[in-house]
Amino acid sequence: MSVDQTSAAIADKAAEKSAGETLEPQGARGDEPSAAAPAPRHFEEVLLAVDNVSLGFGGVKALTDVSFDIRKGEIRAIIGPNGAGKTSMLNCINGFYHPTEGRITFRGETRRKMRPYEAAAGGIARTFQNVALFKGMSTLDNIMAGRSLKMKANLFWQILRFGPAMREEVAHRRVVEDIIDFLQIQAIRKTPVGKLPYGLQKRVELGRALAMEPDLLLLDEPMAGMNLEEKEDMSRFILDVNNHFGTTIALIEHDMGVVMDLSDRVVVLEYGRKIADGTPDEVKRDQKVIDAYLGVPH
Ligand SMILES: Nc1ncnc2c1ncn2[C@@H]1O[C@H](COP(=O)(O)OP(=O)(O)OP(=O)(O)O)[C@@H](O)[C@H]1O
Repeated sequence: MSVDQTSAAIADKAAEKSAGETLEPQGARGDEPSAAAPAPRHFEEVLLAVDNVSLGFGGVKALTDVSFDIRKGEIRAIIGPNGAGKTSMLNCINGFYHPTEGRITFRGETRRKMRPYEAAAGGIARTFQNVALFKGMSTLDNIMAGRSLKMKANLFWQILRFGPAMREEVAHRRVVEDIIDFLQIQAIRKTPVGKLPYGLQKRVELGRALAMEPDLLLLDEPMAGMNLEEKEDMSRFILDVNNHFGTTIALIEHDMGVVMDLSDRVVVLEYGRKIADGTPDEVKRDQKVIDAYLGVPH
């Protein structure tokens, strides 16, 4: 089977999960066709290191001895078939789960039991597989909620919306309005997010994560349930966030076209174990990856 055929097989298999829509690689990085794809980018500084991480739930081993790193400035994908342990890995990174064994080091600091709010305060933001927004609140208020960790005025002043809290809120609102402009969602700034189409809800969720001004942005299936146009928009915003803010991004995605097009490096999990790690080109040629997606036992 040729590389193109196997890539197509991988994409087909993965697309079963993502409503049957697969974005073909389109060179989104520079709006160039993939034939003229730009040279791979290289990153040196390790922002986050996962060392020999295992995670068990009773008898189920969600992760076994997984090690990889995420380097400052890159877009890193975590892929694998259903149940491979991708979301568990993201949950370990942002402190939602604590590894049974191994350790995670972020900006040189190793914490065995980091809590999600500590991860958030430390610069790790996250979006979820199923949009997690306040549906009755407007786009503006949802993104503003993402600033709460940055608020310094104490609760007393915040409730009174007076004095330091008032001045602070004005400054935070300016940041939020900039994010709204950046994501081109001015027209829906006052709309309750529950009334928005799914693709726009995902964009608002991205906005809320950006409001935290994260060093590391974790995106759990940012394109899930989107149509082709929405996927193209989201791809562009992910690249823009990475390019303009220099934000390091780790994403889980089932759409292989998107993964191969956006990512600098890809780590592949199967049954909770790492089976490959490299550039998109290296990974899609890896026989273990091809077998995993085709369901070949080994
Ligand atoms: N809270 C939990 N309790 C028990 N088992 C869990 C829990 N979370 C995950 N698992 C199990 O761990 C394994 C890995 O699940 P995980 O959701 O991390 O995989 P995934 O690669 O993200 O899958 P998908 O692509 O379907 O979202 C699965 O066998 C799953 O059933």
